[in-house]
Amino acid sequence: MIEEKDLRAALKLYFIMGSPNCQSRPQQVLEDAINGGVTLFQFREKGKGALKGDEKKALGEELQWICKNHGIPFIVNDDIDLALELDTDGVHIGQEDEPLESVREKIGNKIIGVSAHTVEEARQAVNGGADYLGVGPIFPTKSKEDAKAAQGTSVITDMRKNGIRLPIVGIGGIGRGNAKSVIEAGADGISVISAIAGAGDAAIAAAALKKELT
Ligand SMILES: Cc1ncc(COP(=O)(O)OP(=O)(O)O)c(N)n1
Ligand SMILES: Cc1nc(C(=O)O)sc1CCOP(=O)(O)O
Ligand SMILES: [Mg+2]
Repeated sequence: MIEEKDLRAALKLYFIMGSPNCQSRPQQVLEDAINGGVTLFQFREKGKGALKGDEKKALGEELQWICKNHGIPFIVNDDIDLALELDTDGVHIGQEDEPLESVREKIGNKIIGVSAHTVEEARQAVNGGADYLGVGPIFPTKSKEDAKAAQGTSVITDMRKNGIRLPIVGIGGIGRGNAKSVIEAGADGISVISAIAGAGDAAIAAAALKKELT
């Protein structure tokens, strides 16, 4: 169980990746990103060339170990069984994934993040007991094959205006130059794949984003 204020702080610079996103060893990319200042990590092993089965589990275990060593919470994307096997800090699910109520029954008081694209989806996630919302895509992204159209930061402003108080992290096309606008719209943090995993040096990229957010 994580306190809401600690979760808001952890969402500040949320790094998401899996092996298909990395140009070098994912373990090294994660170490570097943490050294650069990321505050939360999601293992999202998805897309072309993604590992499956035992290989996916083994990489997840290694990345979880790195997070534990640095005191960074470890979230698994989509795969509730893996989250249970590894006893992770939480999971992230989208509108097309296993329903929130059933995930909550399975994982108890671990963190559950839910993707929300509209005020109505955000309300449903709040009522269903989500711990945070992933809202996007804010800007155009190349990192998710089935991403919806970019919505701009107004989707976050709208949620806040309509009384959504749950922690929110913006996602999609966020990087240097636009990160601050996501926070100014009312998000607690930003989540990124390519701005860190696709950078030549993940530590420098993470540190630059962190600086932009302060
Ligand atoms: C923080 C965060 N927000 C949104 C998503 C997207 O989840 P989803 O819509 O289920 O899509 P996939 O990531 O599963 O392709 C996320 N992963 N993290
Ligand atoms: C995983 C994911 N979910 C999205 C959503 O809109 O729900 S956009 C996205 C990809 C984010 O990658 P990048 O930071 O490289 O744009
Ligand atoms: Mg999903």
